Amino acid sequence: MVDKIFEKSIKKQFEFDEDVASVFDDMLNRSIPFYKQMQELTIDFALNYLKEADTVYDLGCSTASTLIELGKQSNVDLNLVGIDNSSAMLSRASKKCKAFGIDIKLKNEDLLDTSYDDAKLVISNYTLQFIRPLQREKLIKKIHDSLKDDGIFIFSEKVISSNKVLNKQCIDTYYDFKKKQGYSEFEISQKREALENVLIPYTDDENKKMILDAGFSHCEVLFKWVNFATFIAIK
Ligand SMILES: C[S@@+](CC[C@H](N)C(=O)[O-])C[C@H]1O[C@@H](n2cnc3c(N)ncnc32)[C@H](O)[C@@H]1O
Ligand SMILES: O=C(O)C(=O)C[C@]1(C(=O)O)C=C[C@@H](O)C=C1
Repeated sequence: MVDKIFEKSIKKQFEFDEDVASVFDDMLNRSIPFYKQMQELTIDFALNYLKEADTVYDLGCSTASTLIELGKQSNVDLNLVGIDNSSAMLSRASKKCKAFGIDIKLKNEDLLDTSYDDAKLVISNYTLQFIRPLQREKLIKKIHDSLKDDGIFIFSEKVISSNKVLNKQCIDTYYDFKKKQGYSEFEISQKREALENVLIPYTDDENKKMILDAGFSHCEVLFKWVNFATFIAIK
């Protein structure tokens, strides 16, 4: 279904509710530049590290599209676990897993409360940005501590620049991208307001510092388009 959520006047904060879930795949494809390519890279790099029976967690799995694709492309059997606290997202995820015949354990839990036992790889694309900064640092520490010694964490985030002028140019470029995707100025400004204080982006350096402070030995950017970046961290 086509995302028309912000065509009408909306006063509430952004939520992953039934309305958003019903258009979510279209929303992501039209709101995150190179979303498909970023997902392919996530899977390509994940496959570099995965062996038979490894456990993979996707934190904020939404409709499970990344884990389904990983399951389809893997030559080995994996233990795939998707975690999200939106029932609307998970009910779609469950239907898609059945339709594609991919076995994924879907858990309706808060990322801050759940455990990530036996993790070889953790993925979290465009989700950490929705976790409050203090909780975010704790979550990253938990991910680090749960990963096996040679574990990998791949995550993507909307990012900001610490240079004010460049930051404004990045935001303008992003809004031009959204206009080219068919969103009106009204839809763009309504969504911006709804996301205020809900989506809290860091700079690239802040993301890397958070990762290294949690104990990871290495972190770098795998892919970046203006204000959207994908990182890989090695335990
Ligand atoms: C932008 S979406 C993630 C997109 C998805 N990773 C993908 O690439 O298709 C963020 C997801 O995180 C989930 N989420 C946000 N905060 C959460 C929390 N505290 N616990 C569990 N899930 C959360 C939302 O319900 C939503 O489905
Ligand atoms: O539309 C925006 O402004 C975005 O920031 C895109 C974004 C994201 O980065 O997560 C915001 C909310 C939805 O989850 C989908 C995409």
